[in-house]
Amino acid sequence: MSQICDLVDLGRYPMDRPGSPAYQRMIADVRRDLEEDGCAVLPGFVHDQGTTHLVAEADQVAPMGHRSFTRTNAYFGTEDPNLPLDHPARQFYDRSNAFIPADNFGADSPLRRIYEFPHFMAFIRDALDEPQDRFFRYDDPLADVIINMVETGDGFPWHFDTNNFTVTLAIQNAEEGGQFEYAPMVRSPTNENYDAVARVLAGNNAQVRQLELQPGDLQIFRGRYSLHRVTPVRGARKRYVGIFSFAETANMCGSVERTRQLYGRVLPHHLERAGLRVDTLRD
Ligand SMILES: O=C(O)CCC(=O)C(=O)O
Ligand SMILES: [Fe+2]
Repeated sequence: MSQICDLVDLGRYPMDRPGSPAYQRMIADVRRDLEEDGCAVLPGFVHDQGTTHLVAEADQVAPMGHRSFTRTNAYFGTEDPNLPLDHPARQFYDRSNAFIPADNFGADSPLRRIYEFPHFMAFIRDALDEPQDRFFRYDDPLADVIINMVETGDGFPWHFDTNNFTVTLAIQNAEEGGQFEYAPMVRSPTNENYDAVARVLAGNNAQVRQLELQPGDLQIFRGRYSLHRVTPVRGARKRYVGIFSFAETANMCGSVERTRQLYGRVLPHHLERAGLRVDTLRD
Protein backbone atom coordinates (compact mmCIF):
# COMPACT_ATOMS: atom_id res chain seq x y z
CA MET A 1 0.00 0.00 0.00
CA SER A 2 1.46 3.39 -0.96
CA GLN A 3 2.21 6.10 1.61
CA ILE A 4 1.53 9.74 0.88
CA CYS A 5 5.29 10.36 0.36
CA ASP A 6 5.30 7.65 -2.34
CA LEU A 7 2.92 9.91 -4.27
CA VAL A 8 3.24 13.58 -3.32
CA ASP A 9 6.47 15.59 -3.40
CA LEU A 10 6.26 16.71 0.22
CA GLY A 11 9.68 18.37 0.02
CA ARG A 12 8.40 20.82 -2.56
CA TYR A 13 4.82 20.99 -1.23
CA PRO A 14 5.01 20.60 2.57
CA MET A 15 1.27 20.33 3.15
CA ASP A 16 2.01 18.01 6.09
CA ARG A 17 3.82 20.84 7.96
CA PRO A 18 1.18 23.54 8.46
CA GLY A 19 2.60 26.56 10.22
CA SER A 20 6.14 26.07 8.90
CA PRO A 21 7.65 28.94 6.88
CA ALA A 22 7.77 26.69 3.79
CA TYR A 23 4.07 25.96 4.16
CA GLN A 24 3.26 29.65 4.55
CA ARG A 25 5.20 30.46 1.39
CA MET A 26 3.38 27.75 -0.53
CA ILE A 27 -0.03 29.06 0.58
CA ALA A 28 0.94 32.64 -0.25
CA ASP A 29 1.99 31.57 -3.78
CA VAL A 30 -1.23 29.69 -4.45
CA ARG A 31 -3.43 32.47 -3.06
CA ARG A 32 -1.64 35.05 -5.18
CA ASP A 33 -2.20 32.99 -8.35
CA LEU A 34 -5.87 32.45 -7.47
CA GLU A 35 -6.28 36.14 -6.79
CA GLU A 36 -4.64 37.11 -10.09
CA ASP A 37 -6.52 34.87 -12.48
CA GLY A 38 -8.59 32.28 -10.63
CA CYS A 39 -6.15 29.47 -11.33
CA ALA A 40 -3.16 28.04 -9.48
CA VAL A 41 -0.98 25.23 -10.81
CA LEU A 42 1.38 23.27 -8.56
CA PRO A 43 3.78 21.59 -10.99
CA GLY A 44 5.02 18.16 -9.96
CA PHE A 45 2.72 17.95 -6.94
CA VAL A 46 2.77 14.20 -7.53
CA HIS A 47 6.35 13.17 -8.36
CA ASP A 48 7.25 10.97 -11.35
CA GLN A 49 7.22 7.74 -9.40
CA GLY A 50 3.86 8.60 -7.88
CA THR A 51 2.46 9.36 -11.30
CA THR A 52 3.43 5.84 -12.41
CA HIS A 53 1.15 4.43 -9.67
CA LEU A 54 -1.70 6.71 -10.70
CA VAL A 55 -1.42 5.80 -14.39
CA ALA A 56 -1.35 2.08 -13.56
CA GLU A 57 -4.46 2.49 -11.44
CA ALA A 58 -6.24 4.52 -14.14
CA ASP A 59 -5.44 1.92 -16.81
CA GLN A 60 -6.80 -0.79 -14.56
CA VAL A 61 -10.15 0.90 -13.90
CA ALA A 62 -10.55 2.56 -17.33
CA PRO A 63 -13.04 -0.12 -18.51
CA MET A 64 -15.36 1.03 -15.70
CA GLY A 65 -15.63 4.54 -17.18
CA HIS A 66 -19.13 5.72 -18.02
CA ARG A 67 -19.21 7.43 -21.40
CA SER A 68 -21.66 10.23 -21.96
CA PHE A 69 -22.50 12.51 -24.86
CA THR A 70 -24.43 15.74 -24.59
CA ARG A 71 -25.05 18.84 -26.58
CA THR A 72 -24.56 21.68 -24.19
CA ASN A 73 -24.10 25.42 -23.88
CA ALA A 74 -21.60 27.10 -21.56
CA TYR A 75 -24.20 27.21 -18.79
CA PHE A 76 -25.42 23.57 -18.99
CA GLY A 77 -28.82 25.06 -19.79
CA THR A 78 -31.52 24.33 -22.31
CA GLU A 79 -32.46 26.24 -25.46
CA ASP A 80 -34.20 29.57 -24.79
CA PRO A 81 -35.99 30.75 -27.96
CA ASN A 82 -36.59 34.18 -26.39
CA LEU A 83 -32.91 35.09 -26.59
CA PRO A 84 -31.29 36.41 -29.77
CA LEU A 85 -29.72 33.67 -31.91
CA ASP A 86 -26.21 34.95 -31.30
CA HIS A 87 -26.56 35.04 -27.49
CA PRO A 88 -23.88 32.94 -25.69
CA ALA A 89 -26.61 30.84 -24.04
CA ARG A 90 -27.80 29.77 -27.49
CA GLN A 91 -24.44 28.40 -28.65
CA PHE A 92 -24.48 24.61 -28.27
CA TYR A 93 -21.51 22.25 -28.63
CA ASP A 94 -20.91 18.51 -28.45
CA ARG A 95 -19.41 17.24 -25.27
CA SER A 96 -18.19 13.68 -24.76
CA ASN A 97 -16.02 12.02 -22.16
CA ALA A 98 -16.13 9.21 -19.66
CA PHE A 99 -16.05 9.52 -15.90
CA ILE A 100 -14.61 6.66 -13.88
CA PRO A 101 -16.85 6.65 -10.79
CA ALA A 102 -15.45 7.05 -7.29
CA ASP A 103 -16.30 3.56 -6.06
CA ASN A 104 -13.56 2.24 -8.33
CA PHE A 105 -11.06 3.99 -6.06
CA GLY A 106 -11.16 1.87 -2.93
CA ALA A 107 -9.28 1.98 0.36
CA ASP A 108 -5.94 1.02 -1.24
CA SER A 109 -6.26 3.39 -4.22
CA PRO A 110 -3.36 5.85 -4.59
CA LEU A 111 -5.71 8.54 -5.92
CA ARG A 112 -7.96 8.15 -2.88
CA ARG A 113 -4.88 8.14 -0.63
CA ILE A 114 -4.20 11.72 -1.72
CA TYR A 115 -7.84 12.81 -1.40
CA GLU A 116 -8.25 11.37 2.08
CA PHE A 117 -4.85 12.43 3.43
CA PRO A 118 -6.05 14.69 6.27
CA HIS A 119 -3.56 17.47 5.51
CA PHE A 120 -4.68 17.56 1.86
CA MET A 121 -8.16 18.86 2.60
CA ALA A 122 -6.81 21.38 5.11
CA PHE A 123 -4.25 22.57 2.59
CA ILE A 124 -6.82 23.04 -0.19
CA ARG A 125 -9.15 24.89 2.17
CA ASP A 126 -6.31 27.11 3.31
CA ALA A 127 -5.25 27.80 -0.28
CA LEU A 128 -8.80 28.81 -1.18
CA ASP A 129 -9.11 30.74 2.08
CA GLU A 130 -12.42 29.04 2.91
CA PRO A 131 -13.68 28.91 6.51
CA GLN A 132 -13.35 25.61 8.32
CA ASP A 133 -17.08 25.26 8.92
CA ARG A 134 -17.78 25.60 5.20
CA PHE A 135 -15.42 23.04 3.76
CA PHE A 136 -16.04 19.32 3.58
CA ARG A 137 -15.21 16.33 1.46
CA TYR A 138 -18.00 15.55 -0.95
CA ASP A 139 -20.23 12.90 0.60
CA ASP A 140 -20.90 11.08 -2.65
CA PRO A 141 -19.56 7.53 -3.05
CA LEU A 142 -19.71 7.80 -6.86
CA ALA A 143 -18.28 11.29 -7.22
CA ASP A 144 -15.96 12.32 -4.38
CA VAL A 145 -12.80 11.37 -6.25
CA ILE A 146 -13.05 10.39 -9.92
CA ILE A 147 -11.09 10.32 -13.14
CA ASN A 148 -12.16 12.26 -16.20
CA MET A 149 -11.15 10.08 -19.15
CA VAL A 150 -11.01 11.75 -22.55
CA GLU A 151 -10.29 9.64 -25.63
CA THR A 152 -9.69 10.38 -29.28
CA GLY A 153 -12.53 12.46 -30.73
CA ASP A 154 -13.73 13.52 -27.27
CA GLY A 155 -13.76 17.08 -26.06
CA PHE A 156 -15.03 19.30 -23.31
CA PRO A 157 -16.37 22.48 -24.94
CA TRP A 158 -16.47 25.93 -23.36
CA HIS A 159 -18.34 26.06 -20.05
CA PHE A 160 -18.57 27.46 -16.55
CA ASP A 161 -18.55 24.93 -13.70
CA THR A 162 -21.45 24.74 -11.31
CA ASN A 163 -19.01 24.38 -8.39
CA ASN A 164 -17.23 27.44 -7.04
CA PHE A 165 -13.84 25.77 -7.47
CA THR A 166 -12.35 22.57 -8.87
CA VAL A 167 -9.26 20.66 -7.78
CA THR A 168 -7.76 18.46 -10.48
CA LEU A 169 -4.65 16.38 -10.95
CA ALA A 170 -3.16 15.70 -14.38
CA ILE A 171 -2.36 11.98 -14.60
CA GLN A 172 -1.73 11.29 -18.28
CA ASN A 173 -1.79 13.49 -21.37
CA ALA A 174 -3.16 12.53 -24.76
CA GLU A 175 -0.86 12.33 -27.76
CA GLU A 176 -2.44 15.43 -29.26
CA GLY A 177 -4.87 18.04 -27.94
CA GLY A 178 -6.41 17.91 -24.50
CA GLN A 179 -5.03 21.33 -23.54
CA PHE A 180 -6.83 23.25 -20.85
CA GLU A 181 -7.86 26.74 -22.02
CA TYR A 182 -9.53 29.40 -19.92
CA ALA A 183 -10.65 33.00 -19.96
CA PRO A 184 -9.71 34.12 -16.43
CA MET A 185 -12.54 35.56 -14.34
CA VAL A 186 -14.55 36.53 -17.39
CA ARG A 187 -17.70 36.79 -15.28
CA SER A 188 -18.31 37.65 -11.62
CA PRO A 189 -21.11 36.90 -9.15
CA THR A 190 -22.80 40.12 -10.25
CA ASN A 191 -21.92 40.39 -13.94
CA GLU A 192 -22.45 37.73 -16.64
CA ASN A 193 -20.38 39.79 -19.08
CA TYR A 194 -22.11 38.18 -22.08
CA ASP A 195 -20.18 40.28 -24.61
CA ALA A 196 -16.82 38.95 -23.46
CA VAL A 197 -18.19 35.40 -23.27
CA ALA A 198 -19.52 35.75 -26.82
CA ARG A 199 -16.10 36.88 -28.05
CA VAL A 200 -14.40 33.81 -26.59
CA LEU A 201 -17.06 31.49 -28.04
CA ALA A 202 -16.58 33.14 -31.43
CA GLY A 203 -12.90 32.17 -31.38
CA ASN A 204 -11.34 35.42 -30.25
CA ASN A 205 -8.56 34.26 -27.96
CA ALA A 206 -7.18 37.61 -26.81
CA GLN A 207 -8.38 36.83 -23.29
CA VAL A 208 -7.67 33.09 -23.39
CA ARG A 209 -4.80 31.35 -21.63
CA GLN A 210 -3.65 27.87 -22.49
CA LEU A 211 -2.07 25.51 -19.95
CA GLU A 212 0.26 22.68 -20.83
CA LEU A 213 -0.32 20.65 -17.70
CA GLN A 214 2.07 17.77 -17.15
CA PRO A 215 1.33 14.49 -15.35
CA GLY A 216 1.56 15.13 -11.62
CA ASP A 217 0.51 18.81 -11.79
CA LEU A 218 -2.23 19.85 -9.37
CA GLN A 219 -4.61 22.60 -10.49
CA ILE A 220 -6.87 24.65 -8.24
CA PHE A 221 -9.36 26.52 -10.38
CA ARG A 222 -12.27 28.89 -9.83
CA GLY A 223 -14.25 27.44 -12.73
CA ARG A 224 -17.50 29.18 -11.86
CA TYR A 225 -16.16 32.52 -13.07
CA SER A 226 -13.64 31.48 -15.72
CA LEU A 227 -14.98 30.15 -19.00
CA HIS A 228 -12.91 27.07 -19.87
CA ARG A 229 -12.60 24.06 -22.15
CA VAL A 230 -10.48 21.02 -22.93
CA THR A 231 -9.45 21.00 -26.59
CA PRO A 232 -10.38 17.87 -28.60
CA VAL A 233 -8.10 14.90 -28.07
CA ARG A 234 -6.43 12.81 -30.80
CA GLY A 235 -4.36 9.65 -30.70
CA ALA A 236 -4.40 6.29 -28.98
CA ARG A 237 -3.37 7.45 -25.52
CA LYS A 238 -6.18 8.42 -23.17
CA ARG A 239 -6.12 11.72 -21.29
CA TYR A 240 -6.64 11.06 -17.56
CA VAL A 241 -7.38 13.81 -15.05
CA GLY A 242 -8.25 13.11 -11.41
CA ILE A 243 -10.97 15.33 -9.93
CA PHE A 244 -11.18 15.87 -6.15
CA SER A 245 -14.48 17.31 -4.94
CA PHE A 246 -15.25 19.37 -1.86
CA ALA A 247 -18.47 21.01 -0.72
CA GLU A 248 -19.57 23.96 1.37
CA THR A 249 -21.88 21.88 3.52
CA ALA A 250 -21.53 18.49 5.17
CA ASN A 251 -23.34 15.48 3.68
CA MET A 252 -23.55 16.95 0.17
CA CYS A 253 -24.26 14.40 -2.52
CA GLY A 254 -25.24 14.55 -6.19
CA SER A 255 -28.88 14.39 -7.24
CA VAL A 256 -30.29 11.11 -8.54
CA GLU A 257 -30.82 12.54 -12.01
CA ARG A 258 -27.40 14.09 -12.47
CA THR A 259 -25.61 11.10 -10.96
CA ARG A 260 -27.35 8.75 -13.37
CA GLN A 261 -26.40 10.97 -16.29
CA LEU A 262 -22.72 11.30 -15.35
CA TYR A 263 -22.00 7.87 -13.85
CA GLY A 264 -24.65 5.66 -15.42
CA ARG A 265 -26.08 4.47 -12.10
CA VAL A 266 -26.95 5.53 -8.56
CA LEU A 267 -26.38 3.90 -5.17
CA PRO A 268 -28.81 3.51 -2.25
CA HIS A 269 -26.98 6.48 -0.69
CA HIS A 270 -28.27 8.78 -3.48
CA LEU A 271 -31.84 7.56 -3.15
CA GLU A 272 -31.78 7.94 0.63
CA ARG A 273 -30.42 11.49 0.39
CA ALA A 274 -33.14 12.36 -2.12
CA GLY A 275 -35.70 11.14 0.38
CA LEU A 276 -36.55 8.16 -1.78
CA ARG A 277 -37.00 4.64 -0.50
CA VAL A 278 -34.42 2.11 -1.53
CA ASP A 279 -36.91 -0.73 -1.77
CA THR A 280 -40.17 -0.85 -3.65
CA LEU A 281 -42.18 -2.49 -0.88
CA ARG A 282 -45.65 -1.29 -0.02
CA ASP A 283 -45.52 0.50 3.38
O1 LIG B 1 -10.47 17.59 -17.54
C1 LIG B 1 -10.22 18.75 -17.16
O2 LIG B 1 -9.07 19.23 -17.20
C2 LIG B 1 -11.30 19.63 -16.60
C3 LIG B 1 -12.64 19.21 -17.06
C4 LIG B 1 -13.68 20.21 -16.67
O3 LIG B 1 -13.62 21.35 -17.01
C5 LIG B 1 -14.80 19.80 -15.81
O4 LIG B 1 -14.86 18.60 -15.43
O5 LIG B 1 -15.66 20.63 -15.51
FE1 LIG C 1 -15.10 22.52 -15.97
